[in-house]
Amino acid sequence: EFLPSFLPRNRNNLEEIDDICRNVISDMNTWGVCVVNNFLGTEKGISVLDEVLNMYSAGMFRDGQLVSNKAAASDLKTIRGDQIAWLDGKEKNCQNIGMLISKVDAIIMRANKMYNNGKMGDYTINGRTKAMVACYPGYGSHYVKHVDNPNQDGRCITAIYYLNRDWDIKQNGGLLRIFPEGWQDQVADIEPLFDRILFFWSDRRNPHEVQPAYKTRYAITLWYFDAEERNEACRRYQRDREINSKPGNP
Ligand SMILES: Cc1cc(NC(=O)CCC(=O)O)nc(C)c1Br
Ligand SMILES: [Fe+3]
Repeated sequence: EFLPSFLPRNRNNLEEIDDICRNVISDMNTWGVCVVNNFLGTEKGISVLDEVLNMYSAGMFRDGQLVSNKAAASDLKTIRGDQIAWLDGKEKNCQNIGMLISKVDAIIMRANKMYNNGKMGDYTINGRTKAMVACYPGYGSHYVKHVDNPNQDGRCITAIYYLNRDWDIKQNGGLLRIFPEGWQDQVADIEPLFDRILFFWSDRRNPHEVQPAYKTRYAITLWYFDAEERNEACRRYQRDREINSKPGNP
């Protein structure tokens, strides 16, 4: 069930997947970050963007975290940060988003197999979250510096697919800045360009922030689980629930 329902049939697609896998494996193991451009090709990329735009105009997004706009802190106006929608990609009118998800699954699963007989980094990937479709409304909304998985919740790889056509970083902002551990004071500045996909280790190795965006900014994020870390996180969660539900505990 986890593996994509349809793997690309013809050979050259598989070659393409193998080729992308080699890049992902080497970059992830060298830098902990990997960027692949032209991931789907323009036509398929646009079909995914159209589905996201339709979802947005259908009001399917919920407000994400509240961020205070430092510039406007005087009037304490808190502006919306990202607005998000969770999808498994099998919903109606989402088949192209589903195709994107299947392609990312194929790459991660294949990379998992190709590298070190079934381990990417030190991970055995056996599942993922739903896809989080995020929209930054673009009046200076940003995302504060954070780590996706600071406390071993099981997520090991973050995959972010960007949908923003004709994005001009100088005018539109919205730069993703990663501060990779071990890069000394070097940073990875990633422009949220159309049909670009980004992979990075989800843990403390990659604190990151989204700088204020001044044009609507869309991205689709998937988080992949490491089997062991995820099982342990679920056990810990279950234990905490039991402890907290015992009589005498408020
Ligand atoms: C809801 C949520 C969003 C994000 N998004 C980003 O870090 C932005 C990446 C980008 O759009 O370039 N991260 C976490 C840990 C949570 Br939770
Ligand atoms: Fe994040």
